[in-house]
Amino acid sequence: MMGVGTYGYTAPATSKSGGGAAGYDVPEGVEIRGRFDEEFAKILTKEALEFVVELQREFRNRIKYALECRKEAKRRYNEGAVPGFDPATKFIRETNWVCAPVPPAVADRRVEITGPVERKMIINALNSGAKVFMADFEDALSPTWENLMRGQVNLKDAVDGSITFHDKARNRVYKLNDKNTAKLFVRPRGWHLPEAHILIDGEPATGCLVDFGLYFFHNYAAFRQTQGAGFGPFFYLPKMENSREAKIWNCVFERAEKKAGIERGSIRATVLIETLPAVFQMDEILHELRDHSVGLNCGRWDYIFSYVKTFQGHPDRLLPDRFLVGMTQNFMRNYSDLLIRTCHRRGVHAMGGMAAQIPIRDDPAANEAALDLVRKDKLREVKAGHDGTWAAHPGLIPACMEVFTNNMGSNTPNQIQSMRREDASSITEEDLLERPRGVRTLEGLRLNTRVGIQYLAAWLTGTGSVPLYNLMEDAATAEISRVQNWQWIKYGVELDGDGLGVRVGNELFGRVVEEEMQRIEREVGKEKFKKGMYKEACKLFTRQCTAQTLDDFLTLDAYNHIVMHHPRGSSRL
Ligand SMILES: CC(=O)SCCNC(=O)CCNC(=O)[C@H](O)C(C)(C)COP(=O)(O)OP(=O)(O)OC[C@H]1O[C@@H](n2cnc3c(N)ncnc32)[C@H](O)[C@@H]1OP(=O)(O)O
Ligand SMILES: O=CC(=O)O
Ligand SMILES: [Mg+2]
Repeated sequence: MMGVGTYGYTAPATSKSGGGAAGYDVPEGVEIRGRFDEEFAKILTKEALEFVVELQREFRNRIKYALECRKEAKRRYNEGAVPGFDPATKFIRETNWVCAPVPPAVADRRVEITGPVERKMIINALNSGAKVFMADFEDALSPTWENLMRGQVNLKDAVDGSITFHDKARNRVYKLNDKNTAKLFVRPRGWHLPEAHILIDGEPATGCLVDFGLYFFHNYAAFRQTQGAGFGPFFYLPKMENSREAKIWNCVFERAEKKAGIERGSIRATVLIETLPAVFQMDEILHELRDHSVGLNCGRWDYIFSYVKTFQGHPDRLLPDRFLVGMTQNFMRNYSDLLIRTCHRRGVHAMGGMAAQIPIRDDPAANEAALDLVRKDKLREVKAGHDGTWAAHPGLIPACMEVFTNNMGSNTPNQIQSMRREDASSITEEDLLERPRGVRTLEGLRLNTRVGIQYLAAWLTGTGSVPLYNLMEDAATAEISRVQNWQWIKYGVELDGDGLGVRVGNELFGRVVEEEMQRIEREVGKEKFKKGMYKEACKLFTRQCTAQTLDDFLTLDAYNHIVMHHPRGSSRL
């Protein structure tokens, strides 16, 4: 196994890459270290790779610089600074300008389903009755070579309409409905994630440029004809911290449009505001992307994660138990209100986020209670002025649709003009940084540990979103568990919410890990426990929770464990 960032590799003279005689036909400077597969080769064509290489060579230095700037901002926050509005860009916030008009194909986005780029789920999602399907290379996907490449194959088949899936066990064939399928948005990985199976000039490619480049190259033409009514393709952009990162995406889009010979402004993207620094940059992000924007989205789970990460050096800003940090906390409500105001002022959608509840099949009362929580969350969103929301599961779509349609009206596709939220213009830096309220408990520490380890065990075996204790868990929610544990251990927090009054330290955490591992083994069964990656997950999770310095991302270290280089022998799996 080779660690990320440890490559000292020189590209071979041969243009075949990927192991064996039947390697991929690659442009100069490229080596594919992922498994060769005939299907993958239809995605990894020389022309498609040339496009990815073009993007990588043109933008790699700017990406490196943007990531350096993140480090510099972290250093300042760790020394006691807090994020705030940038005085240098006041004119962008205070002048009147609007983004390009919303493409008619995506004017109505009242319910969007999300899910990994898995074949059956793509078909189910497109058929689900949702207006949009966000196909995910990010929070919901474990970025193994197989998942990424199959994901690209699946999306290509979905865009050209030929996608089918045969569930042999149930003898059921899945195919797309003839009409009213959801509009496809694709979410590439964040800027920080490398793609270690594709080396360009001896360095791992940037993960999101691979996801974007391959998808765009193969699908832009068909997409614009069948889905976008002349626009598209459409994207969701995750985890940005500053408008300079949005500017890079804008340049990537312009480059892609030029290459494809399509009109500037064809590609459209919704940016997730899911880091704390980004909430102070919403106008600036929209301004950079003003010809390519279709709004912003409240990525609430990563936002909570980012609150802890940003304030890792601030012991006066510790989070209460994870389940107490919801959208009704003041800092979360202010963030969503300001996002709505900002988007509507600039003429684009203000999308809501994901309620974590999913249907509970075997318990009707618990299922109704979960649905009720989802309805309440969606009601809050639509009344605040959001133009649409996310659903994690097809079973939630009718409830979400009903709430949005009843409160927004069926004749209006969105609330961009009708819910201006001028009142939110008075939201201040302090309002956005207000300390979350609530208690901390030993049960909170236990739950974080149990969930974090199980999620990571799934991720290491190729599954990026899982149901745990009747909630959807993905990379963003697992991050909250990890950083909250880290924060509590680092600052020796007193867990007083359950009257126990114990202090969190390495010793207590060690005991909790041991007991929770036993509980996980009881819950999943000895056989699955033995076959799974629970022990490896436990080791990784424990190391990260007890590290002296907080790791930036759970998935960066974990990624080293899913890299599978070919020919074999260089991976831990
Ligand atoms: C913080 C964020 O970034 S949120 C966005 C990222 N996260 C996500 O996208 C999570 C998406 N949701 C999921 O992955 C899944 O719903 C899970 C893992 C939470 C639960 O999945 P499961 O346990 O398989 O659900 P369940 O067994 O109830 O599924 C029933 C059916 O619905 C389908 N289904 C479930 N979720 C989805 C989905 N999001 N999209 C499409 N189909 C879905 C299943 O494939 C299954 O289909 P079938 O009956 O044809 O076999
Ligand atoms: O991506 C969404 C989030 O909540 O995080
Ligand atoms: Mg997220």
